[in-house]
Amino acid sequence: MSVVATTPPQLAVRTVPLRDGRDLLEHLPGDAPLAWVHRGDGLVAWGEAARFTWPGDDTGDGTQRFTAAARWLAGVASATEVADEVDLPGSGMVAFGGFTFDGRSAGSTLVIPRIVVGRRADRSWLTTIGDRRGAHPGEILASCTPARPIGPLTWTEGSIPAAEWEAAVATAVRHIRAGEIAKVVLARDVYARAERDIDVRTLLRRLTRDYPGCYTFSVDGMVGATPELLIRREGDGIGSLVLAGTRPRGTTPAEDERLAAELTGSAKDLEEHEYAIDSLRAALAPLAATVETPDRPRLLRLPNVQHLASPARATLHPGVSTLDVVAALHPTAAVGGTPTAAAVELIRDLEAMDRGRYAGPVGWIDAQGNGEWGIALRCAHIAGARARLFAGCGIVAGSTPEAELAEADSKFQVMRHALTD
Ligand SMILES: C=C(O[C@H]1C=CC=C(C(=O)O)[C@@H]1O)C(=O)O
Repeated sequence: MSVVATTPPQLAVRTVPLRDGRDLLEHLPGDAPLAWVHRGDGLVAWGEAARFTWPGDDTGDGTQRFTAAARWLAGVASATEVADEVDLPGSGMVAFGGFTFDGRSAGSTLVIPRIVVGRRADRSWLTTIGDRRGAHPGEILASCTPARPIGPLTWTEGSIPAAEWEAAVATAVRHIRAGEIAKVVLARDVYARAERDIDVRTLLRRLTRDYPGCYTFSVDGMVGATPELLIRREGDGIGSLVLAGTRPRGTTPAEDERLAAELTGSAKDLEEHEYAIDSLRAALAPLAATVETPDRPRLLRLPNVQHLASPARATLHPGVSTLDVVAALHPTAAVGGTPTAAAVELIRDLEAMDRGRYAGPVGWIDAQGNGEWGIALRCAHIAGARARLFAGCGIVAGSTPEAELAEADSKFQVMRHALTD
């Protein structure tokens, strides 16, 4: 087993302020666009100056892909010349990344793009990343071809037909009631095929329009709008948004209120949420001087679902790297379960599919370690004309297969709508 890139490339990075009020997504060309956008701010990027890929590993504790990526990135950063006139989180050298849910799976990736356009509050910038000798990419911010509609789609069942997935949920509930495990998150997939290559920019536009409060991402084929922030880091401070516990949105205001009251008062959902908070606190304890979480979760309303949500904050001990924190937090109980190792084993047994980068950390990191990493949820893997959509649900003792199947359907809606003209 080897890491694909060994010798760090020698890069030259230049960041300059940009006077440009356009929507970030308008800059993106159609080929392999990279994006992380939240309420109009964020980073969009394209081209590829360097790449790290991880082949998967079934030995060790499952954190090797993060440590290998961190080592590779540090090597690249130390061989890179930077001229940064902006000096904000996300300026200078940045890498976009997506890690697999399971350390055994191949496909964890970091990509250092050629061109990045960033925005934070009212400041925008342009970063170009070239090699030492060569000129910076010439055709910067050239006008792009317009984003194309997706066209007609054919939908097919994924790895697990609905009835089999319900049976897997019932099996998980039996394990939980037998006291073998407290919570496990079970996911399923569905496929869509278009008549020509899917234009990822069209998906990104629809996702940012419909889910402005979520983190819309596109990294090496994984595209989605996740509500769940694993870590936002600036200096030694980190923030996180823990989600677990879900109801659909009502079709009338009265039904919406009833579902919200049911969620905030549900012992089953509060228990599911508590497991996620406990796993975050336990993971951060060795890495942070302080960890603050609220006493009770608040309600987070998204267009398709409502969640129990807890914003958390922590101050890291000196020397703790961002990818160390990502490695420690993943998999949270929102995508794995409690206890973690037993939950991951049960997921391998019951799901009968490779999650790939679904439910894994996705985001960006700069050379100072600032960055934002979400959990790749409400997303699809796009490959040419094919999309593989994912959705999962936290299973606890009080779960029923029909309700969980309906909940998974409401989570699929995000990408179903984004794919539908
Ligand atoms: C696993 C997913 O959602 C997680 C995040 C929030 C709420 C969840 C829940 O209530 O089950 C899930 O744990 C997914 O969207 O695929």
